[in-house]
Amino acid sequence: MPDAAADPPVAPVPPVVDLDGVGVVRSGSHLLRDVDWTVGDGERWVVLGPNGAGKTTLFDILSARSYPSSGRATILGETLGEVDVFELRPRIGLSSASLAATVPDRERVRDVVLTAAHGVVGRFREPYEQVDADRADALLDAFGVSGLGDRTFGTLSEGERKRVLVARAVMTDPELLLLDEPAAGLDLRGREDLVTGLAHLAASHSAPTTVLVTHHVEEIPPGFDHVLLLRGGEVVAAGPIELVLTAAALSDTFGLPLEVSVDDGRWSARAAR
Ligand SMILES: Nc1ncnc2c1ncn2[C@@H]1O[C@H](COP(=O)(O)OP(=O)(O)OP(=O)(O)O)[C@@H](O)[C@H]1O
Repeated sequence: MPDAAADPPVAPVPPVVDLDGVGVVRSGSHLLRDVDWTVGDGERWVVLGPNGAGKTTLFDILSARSYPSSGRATILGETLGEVDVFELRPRIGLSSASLAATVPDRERVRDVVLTAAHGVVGRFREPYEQVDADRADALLDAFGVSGLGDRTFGTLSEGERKRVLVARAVMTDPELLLLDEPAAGLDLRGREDLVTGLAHLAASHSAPTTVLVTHHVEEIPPGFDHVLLLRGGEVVAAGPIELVLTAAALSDTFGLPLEVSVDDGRWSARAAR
């Protein structure tokens, strides 16, 4: 018999991302076709797929920067096409190559991170609290680029820029964190610093729901718990990483026979012998 004094039942938390039959057509080509996908609150997803699979197209939908041609995309409870995207976007932390291209070369690195608090790129005369500056420095440290805060963005290497942009994406405590190939262009140390930073983030209580796009299973940080495999604009498989990231599914996704292994939360893949 239920305890009358027990807490009332907790309402289910709505999904952070809910795609229902999403298709994207550009110039007559199907970039995405009939994508059904749900990302639950607090989940950390990896999107894996070969060149041209549709990952960037999917990210443009997730970040409310483009609309589906068909189907329904609901992000943080708001359905694209029915919401003012300028109100939705500040709730999403984004790191991508296209964002990197909008940062002025003369911008101070600390300000690249700080300006996320105002949803802008390029510092003008916004007032900032010391606590924000301290958080920006702590995030630069967490992603292995401490000491670069006073440099200008244009003087950084590509790998350093990537890590600064991840720190920026995390700065606002977003409800949804989107990382598009954050380790591309990083050397081995840079990759490992980033993977470690993201693994720590994934392990923290305040970790946002996260979607990370990559070509390489070696870049999956420990603590990422779900994977979506994409090929030719269609979902090959999606679900808990230990069930979905099999040699058969990855081989199917990349179109070659692969062996997959996992050791202490780190994944690797190679051509089957
Ligand atoms: N405007 C467009 N018109 C026609 N085809 C397009 C258009 N934009 C992108 N495409 C094609 O759609 C496919 C998916 O592109 P997308 O950039 O989403 O792939 P991706 O998985 O991010 O690839 P990569 O790993 O190489 O970055 C590619 O074949 C691309 O050439």
